[in-house]
Amino acid sequence: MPQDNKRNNTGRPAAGKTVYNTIAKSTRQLALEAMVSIMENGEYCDKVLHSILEKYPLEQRDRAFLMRLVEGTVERCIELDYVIDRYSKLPVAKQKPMVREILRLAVYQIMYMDQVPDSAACNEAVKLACTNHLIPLKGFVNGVLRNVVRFYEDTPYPKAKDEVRHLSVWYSMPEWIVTRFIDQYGFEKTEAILQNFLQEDRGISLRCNLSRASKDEITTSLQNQGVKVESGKLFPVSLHIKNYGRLGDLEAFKNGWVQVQDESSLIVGAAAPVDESSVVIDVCAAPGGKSIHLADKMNGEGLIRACDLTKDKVSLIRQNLIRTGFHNVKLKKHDAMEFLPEWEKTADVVIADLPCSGLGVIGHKADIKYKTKLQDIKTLAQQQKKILQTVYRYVKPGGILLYSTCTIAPEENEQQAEWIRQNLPFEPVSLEDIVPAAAKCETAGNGYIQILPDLAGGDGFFLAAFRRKELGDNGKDGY
Ligand SMILES: C[S@@+](CC[C@H](N)C(=O)[O-])C[C@H]1O[C@@H](n2cnc3c(N)ncnc32)[C@H](O)[C@@H]1O
Repeated sequence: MPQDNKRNNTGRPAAGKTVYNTIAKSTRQLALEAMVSIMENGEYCDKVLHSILEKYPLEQRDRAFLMRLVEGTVERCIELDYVIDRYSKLPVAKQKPMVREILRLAVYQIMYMDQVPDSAACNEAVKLACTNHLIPLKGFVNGVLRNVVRFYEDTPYPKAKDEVRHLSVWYSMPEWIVTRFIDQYGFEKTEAILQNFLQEDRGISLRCNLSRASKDEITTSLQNQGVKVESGKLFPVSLHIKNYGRLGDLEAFKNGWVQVQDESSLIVGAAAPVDESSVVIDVCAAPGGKSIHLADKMNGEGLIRACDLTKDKVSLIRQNLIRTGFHNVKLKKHDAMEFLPEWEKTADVVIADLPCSGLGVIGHKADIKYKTKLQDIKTLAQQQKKILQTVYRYVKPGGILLYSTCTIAPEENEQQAEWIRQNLPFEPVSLEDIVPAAAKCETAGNGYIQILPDLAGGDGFFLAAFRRKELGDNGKDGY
């Protein structure tokens, strides 16, 4: 836990060689537009950045600056607002949206980007105010930022005895989420989870398609392109990469040897008892991580039916299939809530990796913490039940249902597993044999596991595994 109540340099990234005070103003303008879209209009951070980068082919250095600035500002927004509020007469909540976003971006640069001189952060913010028709407010922007520069290192943070507020500001996490985590896991574990979400330079995880190339071949190819590669902590088939520039430029990616997939979620593929003759139905499959994991495990044989709700989502899976070259996956645009009679009792394995509140992936997608509301958890749990009530019928008697989410909310996880056990014709299947040593836990024997984000530095993930009971003598489900 932090030893004092003010932000000091310890949480900051190490100073690099590049000095960013010469970054073109347009890059900061793009950052401002991105922040307005994300924080004011509720758009998704990854989509906004993706579309900006498609539209403006920035040089590698500007691209890295833009990504770091926007993602960092979103990630630390609660703390930044707390600091701004201390040095502004007008609270953040009452500022004009554009001014608020200019200040957030500038304060992030002052507090977290050692490569940006404070004077550059202030001057560029004032210029942004001028170019965005806020000339009368340039004095206000300048005044707040000069105060922040002068005093922020002495800012008193909420005291540790006010646990929720303290962790909320220190780790920029909405109070309702902090409260839930403390109730579930206690103060220390909560702090470890929150710390993990704010890891600097976390890179990404790739899963090797071992039917396409060996792990050694893949590692060598990545290293030859200057990528920093580390083996996974839970599953050896996972690689963590950093310093990779643009993913699409990597030979291993272009060749289809790897798939972007967080390490914790590999547990679904590990738990699926498939072979080259299996039939799998993946009811919520986009962008295809788990389907392609199984396609690889099945050596491109057997049949995987992969569905998702919209054309765009199905096309994401298709793009990944074209790149990886698997022909054993059939795609379908389909709403998982609608029953398809022709699929009844046809699958050896049904994967129900369902839409969820996403509280486990905040480390990769920081905007989730602002978008998700407490009420959403209830609504999502209801939707998950509806989907489960439909798709369980696709599992053959004796076949496997894998229910998973990337959240850490008991209503969507443990309670949902218990609901399946009590209401559907399934019995839990022990996960003890497939849970990696680092993730061993008591619940694995009862067929479910909650992986927390601090375990291996990846996402939070939940899996529950069930076997469908054999039909009774009357041919009906033996509840
Ligand atoms: C957690 S993501 C799935 C990730 C995917 N299994 C993977 O490994 O790449 C949930 C997916 O469910 C889809 N979805 C949401 N509601 C759905 C529905 N009613 N029917 C089918 N898909 C749905 C979303 O579009 C989203 O792609």
